[in-house]
Amino acid sequence: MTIPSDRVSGEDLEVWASAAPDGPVRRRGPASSRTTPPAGAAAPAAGAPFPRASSPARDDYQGCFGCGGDSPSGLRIVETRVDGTSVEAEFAVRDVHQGAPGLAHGGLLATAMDEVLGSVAWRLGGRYVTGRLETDFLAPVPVGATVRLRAWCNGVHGRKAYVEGEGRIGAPDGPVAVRAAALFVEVPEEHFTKERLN
Ligand SMILES: CCCCC/C=C\C/C=C\C/C=C\C/C=C\CCCC(=O)SCCNC(=O)CCNC(=O)[C@H](O)C(C)(C)COP(=O)(O)OP(=O)(O)OC[C@H]1O[C@@H](n2cnc3c(N)ncnc32)[C@H](O)[C@@H]1OP(=O)(O)O
Repeated sequence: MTIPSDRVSGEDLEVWASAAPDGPVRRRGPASSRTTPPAGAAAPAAGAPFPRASSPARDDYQGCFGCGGDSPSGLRIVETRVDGTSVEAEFAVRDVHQGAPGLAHGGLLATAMDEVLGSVAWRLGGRYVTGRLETDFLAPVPVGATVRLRAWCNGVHGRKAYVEGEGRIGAPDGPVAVRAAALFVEVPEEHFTKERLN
């Protein structure tokens, strides 16, 4: 899996050692060291199941903009495969997700990546929130397209989980439209209640 060479010129290009199933990923972007596991981070065991396969708290909750069914304009992301170390999911880009005419808004694509990367973090067993999300937009995504998402964990260090993923247009081997890396931080249960206004 590589980005075509005409898209990766420049000094900001980095070659990331990655746990991506296809091997190292080339990507560009600032501050990527903040979403790269440090030396000493625990790598997920290859083939070992996620500590948290699922949970009633998540399955019963439909309010999430990314995956819930309650939001009329939500992305309604559906997970299609969880193999123990990675999550695959998909959603259809609808009119309400437009930015430029006929094309998906980039912020919604970033939201989709936050969702599928967040699902990997959730499955690690703790309560994680996104601390940092880096996104590369590589190709426009037309309204009507299905975006095939995939995410995996590169390592865990203390409260911090390093998760990466990509979104492809149309098919699991379709063109890569978006790529993301994130730092998730484990938080106590009170995180989700103490700042609520109602
Ligand atoms: C996730 C939802 C769970 C809900 C449960 C219910 C049902 C389940 C449902 C769904 C679950 C499934 C799927 C998930 C779906 C969607 C996922 C969406 C996820 C989100 O969309 S979630 C919302 C956006 N998210 C926030 O709303 C976070 C706001 N934020 C904070 O709440 C704090 O900011 C926090 C907690 C991040 C840290 O605060 P803190 O005080 O606890 O800890 P501290 O600052 O010490 O950071 C500790 C170590 O992380 C490093 N660190 C922190 N931030 C960094 C950054 N940006 N860059 C580089 N390093 C960073 C520090 O440098 C330090 O590193 P070190 O330990 O090495 O010093």
